[in-house]
Amino acid sequence: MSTLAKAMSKFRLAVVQLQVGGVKADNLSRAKRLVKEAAGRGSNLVMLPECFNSPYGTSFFSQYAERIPGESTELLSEAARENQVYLVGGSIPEEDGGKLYNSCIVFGPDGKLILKHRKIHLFDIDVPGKIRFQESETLMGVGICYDIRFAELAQLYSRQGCQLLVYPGAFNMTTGPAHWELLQRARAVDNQLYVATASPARDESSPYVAWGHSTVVNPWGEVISKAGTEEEVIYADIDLQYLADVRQQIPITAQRRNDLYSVTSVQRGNS
Ligand SMILES: NC(=O)CCC(=O)C(=O)O
Repeated sequence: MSTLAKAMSKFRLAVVQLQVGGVKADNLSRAKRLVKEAAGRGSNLVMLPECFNSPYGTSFFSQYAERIPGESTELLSEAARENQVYLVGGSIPEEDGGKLYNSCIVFGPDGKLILKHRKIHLFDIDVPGKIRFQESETLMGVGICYDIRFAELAQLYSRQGCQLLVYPGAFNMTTGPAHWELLQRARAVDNQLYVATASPARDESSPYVAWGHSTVVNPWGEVISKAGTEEEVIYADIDLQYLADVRQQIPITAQRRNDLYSVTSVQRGNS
C-alpha cells in the first residue's frame, strides 16, 4: 500500500462485497467482473473479501485450498493488470508444505505480486449458545479479519507509515452486530488512518453466515462508506491530506510517551 500512497495523495478505493458460493469458478468469474466494474468507476485500489473463492468454514478449507501461484491468484494478477488497479485479493485458503493458511495476496497494476500476508490470529472463539469456530483446527499460522481485534498489529503498521489498513474479513451474526464497526472505528481513531473492511455478502443458507456491511472509516473515526448485506461494490475517496490534517489537529503521534511504553515486533523466520 505504501507505493500507492507515495504516488497519490487522493485515490478511490472500491470494496467488493462478493456473494461467495460453493462453486469456485463462479466466485472467480464474479470477482473478475466486479473488479472490472469498480475500475470502470475510477477506482485505483480494489479490495475483495476474506475467502473470496471458497465458502468460509473449516470444513471447506482443505477442499478449496490452492498453492500460490495457482488458479485464483493467477486470475487476480490478470484482473489487476487488465484493469490497471492495485488489487487486494481478499484471501484464499492456501496449501503449502502440507499445511493450510488463510492468505491475502496483493497485486499491482502491472499484475506483479506486491505482498502475501498469512492470517496471524486464527479465529478461535466459543460464545456459549451462540457461535463456536476453531479456525486453528485446520489452518496453521498468520493474517486477516480476526487480526483487527489486535490493536498492537494496527499500531505497528501505523508506526511503519501505513495510512490505510485493509482487512478482508467475514464476521458473523453474533460478533458482527456487536463489534464489526466498533473495531474499525477504534483502529481508525487509535492510529488516525483509514480502515477498510471487505466482507462476503450475507448468505442465510450458508453454515457460516457472514455479517456483510463492508465498511470504510476515515481517520476521524467516521464511517464514510458502508454496504448493506447483499452483493455490491462500495466506494470511498481516500484523501491523505485530510489524514495529515487530523494528525495535526490531534497530535498524538508527537505526544506519545515512547519513554514509558512501546509496541515492538518480533522478527521470526518465514511464516
Ligand atoms: N473470519 C474471522 O476471523 C471472523 C472474526 C470474527 O467474527 C470476530 O468476531 O472476530
